[in-house]
Amino acid sequence: MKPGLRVALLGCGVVGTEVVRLLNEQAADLAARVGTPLELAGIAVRRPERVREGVDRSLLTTDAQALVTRDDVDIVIEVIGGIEPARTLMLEAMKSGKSVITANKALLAEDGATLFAAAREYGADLYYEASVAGAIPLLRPLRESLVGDHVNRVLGIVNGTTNYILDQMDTNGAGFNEALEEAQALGYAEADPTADVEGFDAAAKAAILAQLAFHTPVTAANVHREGITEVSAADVAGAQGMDCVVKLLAICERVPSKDGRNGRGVSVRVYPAMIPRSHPLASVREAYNAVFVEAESAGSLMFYGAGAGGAPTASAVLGDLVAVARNVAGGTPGPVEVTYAKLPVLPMGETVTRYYIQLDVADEAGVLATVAEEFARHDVSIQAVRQVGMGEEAQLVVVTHRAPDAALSATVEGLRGLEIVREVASVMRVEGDV
Ligand SMILES: NC(=O)C1=CN([C@@H]2O[C@H](COP(=O)(O)OP(=O)(O)OC[C@H]3O[C@@H](n4cnc5c(N)ncnc54)[C@H](OP(=O)(O)O)[C@@H]3O)[C@@H](O)[C@H]2O)C=CC1
Ligand SMILES: N[C@@H](CC=O)C(=O)O
Repeated sequence: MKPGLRVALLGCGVVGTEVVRLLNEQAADLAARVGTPLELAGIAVRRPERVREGVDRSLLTTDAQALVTRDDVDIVIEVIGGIEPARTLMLEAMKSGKSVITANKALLAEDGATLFAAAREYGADLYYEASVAGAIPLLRPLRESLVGDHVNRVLGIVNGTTNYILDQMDTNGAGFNEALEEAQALGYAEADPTADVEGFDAAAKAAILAQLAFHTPVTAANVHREGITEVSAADVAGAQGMDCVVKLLAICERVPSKDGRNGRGVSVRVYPAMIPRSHPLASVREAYNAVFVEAESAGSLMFYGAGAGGAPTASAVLGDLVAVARNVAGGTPGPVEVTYAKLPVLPMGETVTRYYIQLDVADEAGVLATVAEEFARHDVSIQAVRQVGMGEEAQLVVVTHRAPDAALSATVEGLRGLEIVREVASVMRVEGDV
């Protein structure tokens, strides 16, 4: 067997601790799979005094900068998270000839271009399977298995924390804050859970998926983002009344045009939406993730599994580690992302969606006609309408056909201005056959 490869670990929290455990427990198997042993050279943390089960304290350091440039380090794993110092450390590592593995979707979605450029310049590997959908092998299939196909759509649940919260609200009637605390205790949430509940984490993952699927540059800033903090118990009950469930969806799609297969551009968005209970994504419970990929020749593919948590994420990190270690041992760096297609990312207003709208209305003759007129004024066609309750309790529930999002949101604004509408009680986008 060849002399071993030395690995520096940046961060030893929820994910990092599990990476250490797997490296120790599976040392013999990993050595056999790579063809050379993998050895931990050092672990950078902020607070070395913290108790970390199964971690050799003598490996801990607070000098991450020195660790990534050490001559005896071959590969760097970054699981600190956030933009800085993670970006500087990864760039330094690649500059000094190390290949890098990261789970950092926030950084990849904000400034992946700088990292990929450095990987190209210094001939380093940059792998990041763990950054999207935890344990689920999703990025490698997109990058390698489907690279000969033409992907038109990627749609799914890519944030475990918000799926856990929405699932608890739907099945147990749990409160938002209570469910979020549970998700945090289970190690699913980001260090700042705002990233989860406001949709930033899912938006970063959507940007990474869109970039790989469509070979076009997409950053987090291009993604239309809505989180779940506004999803109320009434919204969840409204969905239940429609035999639906609310999920935070990430949707990346080519927007068709009459000429050219690439379409007019791409639409990349994250928002809570109602989906019918019969939809396969409706049965994705707790912190699980699931993603559909629709490709021209392959058809529809579904990827499902644990989307968050230390061990599932560490599994994806270790998969990358074996791939990178094989490349390092063999002297051949793997492919670095190329975004040759410069497709525009279209504004949300041009994206075609459907709305569910629940209105508290005056229970009197002519209400339905006035409401319908407002939809017609914006060229939005109604698929179904029904009245729930009577008198003071009267509500109209409207589900639209597909229309540009700008027309749908203008309709909602128009409805808010109608005298016979006491309140627009709930507005949610709809995906699937409702
Ligand atoms: N948790 C999950 O389910 C998943 C997480 N990820 C991603 O993995 C990464 C890590 O997440 P997670 O393990 O949950 O995060 P944690 O907050 O649990 O761990 C972060 C680690 O980084 C260390 N750290 C923070 N700042 C510095 C610094 N300046 N220098 C050195 N070390 C530092 C911390 O040290 P100390 O312990 O001393 O505070 C800690 O060990 C993030 O990018 C996250 O988005 C991806 C998929 C799933
Ligand atoms: N906070 C993230 C962790 C994994 O990416 C999530 O909840 O999905």
